[in-house]
Amino acid sequence: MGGMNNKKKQPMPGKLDETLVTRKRKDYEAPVAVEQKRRRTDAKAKAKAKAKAEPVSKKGAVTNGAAKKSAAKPVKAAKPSKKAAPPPPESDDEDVSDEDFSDDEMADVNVTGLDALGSASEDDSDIDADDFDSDEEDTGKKAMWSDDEDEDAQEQLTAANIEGLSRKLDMQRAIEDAEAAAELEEANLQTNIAPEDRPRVLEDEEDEEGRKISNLVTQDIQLLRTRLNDTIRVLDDFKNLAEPGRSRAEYRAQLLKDICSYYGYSEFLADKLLGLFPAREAFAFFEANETPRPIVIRTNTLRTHRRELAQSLINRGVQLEPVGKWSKVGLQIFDAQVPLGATPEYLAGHYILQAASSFLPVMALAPQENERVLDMAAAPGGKTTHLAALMKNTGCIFANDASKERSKGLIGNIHRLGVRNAIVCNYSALEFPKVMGGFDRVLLDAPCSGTGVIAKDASVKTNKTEADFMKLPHLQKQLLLSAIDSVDHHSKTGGYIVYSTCSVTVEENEQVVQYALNKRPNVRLVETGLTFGKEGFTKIGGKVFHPSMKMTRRYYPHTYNVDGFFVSKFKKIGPTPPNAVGAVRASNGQPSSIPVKDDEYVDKTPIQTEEEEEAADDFGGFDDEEDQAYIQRGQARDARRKGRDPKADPSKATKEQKPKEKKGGGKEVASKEAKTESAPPKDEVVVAEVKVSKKDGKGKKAGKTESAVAVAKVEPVKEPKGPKAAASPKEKKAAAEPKADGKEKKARRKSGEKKGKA
Ligand SMILES: C[S@@+](CC[C@H](N)C(=O)[O-])C[C@H]1O[C@@H](n2cnc3c(N)ncnc32)[C@H](O)[C@@H]1O
Repeated sequence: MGGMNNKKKQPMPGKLDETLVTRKRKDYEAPVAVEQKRRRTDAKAKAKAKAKAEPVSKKGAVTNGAAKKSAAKPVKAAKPSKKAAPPPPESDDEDVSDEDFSDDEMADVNVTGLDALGSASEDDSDIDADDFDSDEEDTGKKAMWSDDEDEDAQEQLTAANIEGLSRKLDMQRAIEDAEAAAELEEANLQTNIAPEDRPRVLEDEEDEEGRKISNLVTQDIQLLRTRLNDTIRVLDDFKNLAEPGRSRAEYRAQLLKDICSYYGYSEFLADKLLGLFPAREAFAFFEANETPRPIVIRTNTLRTHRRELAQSLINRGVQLEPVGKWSKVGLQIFDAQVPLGATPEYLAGHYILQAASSFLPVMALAPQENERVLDMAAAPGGKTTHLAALMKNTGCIFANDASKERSKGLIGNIHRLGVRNAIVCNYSALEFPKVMGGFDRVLLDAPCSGTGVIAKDASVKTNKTEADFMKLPHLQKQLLLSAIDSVDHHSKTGGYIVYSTCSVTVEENEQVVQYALNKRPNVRLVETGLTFGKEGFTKIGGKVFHPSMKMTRRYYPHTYNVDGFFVSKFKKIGPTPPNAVGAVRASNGQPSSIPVKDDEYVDKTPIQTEEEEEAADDFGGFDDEEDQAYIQRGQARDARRKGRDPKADPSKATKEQKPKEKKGGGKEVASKEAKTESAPPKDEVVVAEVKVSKKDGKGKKAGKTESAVAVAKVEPVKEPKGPKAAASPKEKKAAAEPKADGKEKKARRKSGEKKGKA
């Protein structure tokens, strides 16, 4: 995963830096030269050429791709004005730990299929220092060290780095200047566009020899890129730049087509990703996916301190700096003379190569000492070992993974990093909490499609199908329910669940979270405590999510120069209702056979007025005459079932029949639900879901899904539910009495409730 350091220091990039367009990114395999493939505009190419012309002194042989790259490649220039992100709310214990990924693990991490389900989180194997964005002056760097790292040490470290950093910064500045000049020139050319000069991007342009540009991707990629830029310009200023009679949709379609050609995505995935952003930002996202993220290591505070580690690595010729104020344990590497996966410090477990974004779920979970924590999908262990470090090797971590093979890497990391409070297990996490429950905290770093780590695994561009985006979210939803059910809501110190993925799709993130909110009324979203990150979507592409979805966090390569990531945090506030959807599975250890609806979002029910609410409260929508017909039909059915003549006089029905004939029952419950659901969303995440479920159930034979939700919903208003409701004395009486107006009914119902309580 990418380097985090840029995260902080590098807020959202304004303009695309085409010098960073690189195609590739390798899995970490010790030092291997990084293949670089870039597309640039002429202007940027010039800038790059200029940068290359700058003397770059290198100390000795570059032993890894990163180093090689960094020496040869321009890097984003430092921007002194950029400020470091504030420190994380909780401190990553610096004195203690580090997690690491072995080379093998690094390779594994890129697996993003349903089987491998790897989140590339931890395997930032790219040792490409060249992407390092040093946004700070030397003074800024000093500020990156945490307060508890003493100043002398900071100075020494900074001095040791200073030569390399200065050289790098000089080079970056030169590149930036050249780029700025080129951009200015380009911008000048683009101003004052006469109507006849509006970009004509909707027809395939032809090259000098009359060949269509779209057929010339490999021959003239620059023309394609120009069209991409033009299309985005038009979409940015549609009114002034669009050709007359052309629709926005046409331009969008053109953009999609060109993105597929230029970056090599399947149309399906490009469309999905394009839908996440405005056109220009989408372009930045696709561009960023062509560039490796910076290399980051996490200090294992179980074995050393960051300052000591930094000094040791600097002595070995590694150029580094703290990843940012938000972490006390991260170091960004921007040049290395040694293979980072084979240094004595690495082998001694003083650090782990870990993408910066992989720190985030663990920081959000914030495990406390002596707690019981479950890491549901733990291999290869980047986050497990981080958890152990934060817990100072106290308490107990159950590190589970369904893959035996990947669990080997997990075990290796646990040993190398000196973790002594972890137990490794090899179950499908769907089997929790049957295997074990009652945890203080649960981390679900879920298997995902890996759309956040395309820079690391370009195969994601083409190997994900529509089926993947159905199967994966389904698995993620079930895993999340298991995670929730495995937590002890009575936990004195915890009661939290963190759900994260290294994917940016809505299907794998907000929709999964919303599903859990809907199916588990006993959880709510809480703040992650992370100091940066974009808010999760509450609305996108016609889907609407609960307002609390804002508390989830999204990370993108183009905004923070980290791998794409999603982090959400739940607090469990009560026990899971016994008949909640999925609870069946939880109790017998098997996946539920109950069909699970994916309608976890979109609450378009209009908010009711007070009158409407009152009417609903009074069951004002019921028609006694109509109900009578239903009652009679029910009586007839019942009589038939019991072998009686359905046409016989209903008044002769037996006593047992009467409760069944009553109208209240499920309908009443449904009505109550309707009221609750249509109420304006309060704090309760639960509300939206219940509504959806109920509607789907149409008040009829509520499947387990519906009844589960209904229970949760009805309980707070102390309403009886299901058949029991129909049999309540209050309801029997109400059914037997002549039609009363709403207020009377309400009064009766209230008094009935009181009696019931008494
Ligand atoms: C994103 S990776 C986890 C990375 C890990 N959290 C870390 O930080 O090193 C997802 C993991 O989920 C595992 N997995 C997939 N399906 C699973 C299941 N049903 N139960 C448990 N683990 C599963 C995969 O084997 C994979 O190791």
